[in-house]
Amino acid sequence: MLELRDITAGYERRRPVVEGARLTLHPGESLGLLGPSGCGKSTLARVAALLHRPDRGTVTLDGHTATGFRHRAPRSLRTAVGVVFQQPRLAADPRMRLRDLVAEPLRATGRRAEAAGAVADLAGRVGLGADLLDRRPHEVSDGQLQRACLARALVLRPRWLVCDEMTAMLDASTAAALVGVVEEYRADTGAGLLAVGHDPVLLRRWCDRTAHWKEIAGPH
Ligand SMILES: Nc1ncnc2c1ncn2[C@@H]1O[C@H](COP(=O)(O)OP(=O)(O)OP(=O)(O)O)[C@@H](O)[C@H]1O
Repeated sequence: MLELRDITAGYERRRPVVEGARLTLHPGESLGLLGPSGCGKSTLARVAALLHRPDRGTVTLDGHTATGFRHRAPRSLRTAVGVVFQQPRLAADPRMRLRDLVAEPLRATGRRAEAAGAVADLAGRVGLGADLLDRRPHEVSDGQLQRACLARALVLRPRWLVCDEMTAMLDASTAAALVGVVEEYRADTGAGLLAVGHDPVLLRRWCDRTAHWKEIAGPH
């Protein structure tokens, strides 16, 4: 289970952007979280991925409550969640070739030896040709870079995926391809998904259920 309980979070102590948010995902379940721009969806997604420390509340992953966030999160919890953000250029080191970008979580967890095989497999899944893997972010399109970022999110085979507006910057066919890759991965592994966005048509088609921000956060 992925459980967020009474999460209050923000960037200044007295001005939280998320107040009292709570949601529960069962193993393998997918939830589409809808809400207007600026309501706090990305902030909550980052809390769920253990990338932002909440001011109050708890995040529990498969029975383990997070005691630290960002670099203080235990590795076993951090690696249980794969994250894809809206803007791949902000999420990718501009100096890295795409093959190194995809393999980076393996290197960071001491599994460098698996990199070549894993990158080749994932490149095939996300539709990145070998020539693209040798390029750096400024030499590829947003859609190609997002494919690499999705491959990076999958490389440690996480039990949970957080996709924060993953397809917002992409054309319809690339968006459909990336959703297809996520769904194939989930079918293979049973991973659960939190997909954040503001397109109800996409999220209703993609996810088992959708929730609106008003249902999970704010005054109850
Ligand atoms: N790093 C930051 N520092 C200060 N304020 C921030 C920061 N990131 C976001 N905010 C503010 O927090 C609020 C919620 O932002 P957030 O990105 O979580 O919303 P969102 O629902 O994901 O929006 P969108 O759909 O436009 O991406 C906004 O008012 C935003 O300006």
